[in-house]
Amino acid sequence: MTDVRFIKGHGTQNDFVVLPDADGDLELTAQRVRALCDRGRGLGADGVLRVVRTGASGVSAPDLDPDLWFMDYRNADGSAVEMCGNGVRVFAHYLVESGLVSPGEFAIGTRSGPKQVRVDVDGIVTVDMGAVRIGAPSTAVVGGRAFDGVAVDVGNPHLACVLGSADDQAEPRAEVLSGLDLTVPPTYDSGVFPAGVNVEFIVPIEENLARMRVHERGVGETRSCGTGTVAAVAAVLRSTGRSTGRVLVDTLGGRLTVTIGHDDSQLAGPAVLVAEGRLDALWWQQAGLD
Ligand SMILES: N[C@@H](CCC[C@H](N)C(=O)O)C(=O)O
Repeated sequence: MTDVRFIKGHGTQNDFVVLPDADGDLELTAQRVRALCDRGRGLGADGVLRVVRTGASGVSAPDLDPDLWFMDYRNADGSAVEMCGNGVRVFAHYLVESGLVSPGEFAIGTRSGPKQVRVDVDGIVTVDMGAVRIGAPSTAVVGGRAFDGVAVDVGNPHLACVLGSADDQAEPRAEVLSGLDLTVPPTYDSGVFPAGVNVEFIVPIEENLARMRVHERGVGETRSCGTGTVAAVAAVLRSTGRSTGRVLVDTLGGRLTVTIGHDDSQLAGPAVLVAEGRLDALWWQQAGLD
């Protein structure tokens, strides 16, 4: 019988099941990911973070140092995608907490390349998300209403929609934001985003403070999204003629700090480990059959 250990954690309430699997022995199928993330029949989470050595069998990351810890990230729908900003911060916290890595700065392998992280003693974890690439303008439609946005690549695809500027009093933008029905996926241009997209809606409150909601590809609305926060801040800065700067973002699950430079972007915020345990062997076996 397979003995599967898990840890549950979250970054500003974007929550994850962490599966330690140093040698890549776990058979982590899409069915099992869906079962784990299901809030009724499983543990419940927005995604799964498998902790595996980059050099372990089954990990395909030929450009990365085989000794790095690799974040094998899966969305709740079972899809394996490039990058997760809150996930990598929770992953880093777990590595330090479990003694696999010494506190301080270190690199983590991801499908979007190596990411440099720093774990501070107060539980704040900062990740260098690399360069942010702004793409073409595009539109998201929610409840029949169109929102102008811009494509942003943060290692994974985003459509970031800024709801008005900080001095625009014409419409109560915070109310528009809170009234959005994100139980239904926003409509987007699949020609621009052939692999799907994460869609952010962000309202500048003050020059360096904003409020955001997000609908994640492969998950649905989540209470926070790290890559989405970086993408949305890049869009806010662009909307005011800036390409660099620092903005605090209040997501539904808490506050993140994003600092965008010319060739890098830093995402900082709390990363919390909630519980650990073992999966029931029969449950794991049956989850693979669904
Ligand atoms: N929650 C994540 C993003 C996870 C991946 C995303 N759903 C995608 O499909 O690209 C974050 O914190 O960045």
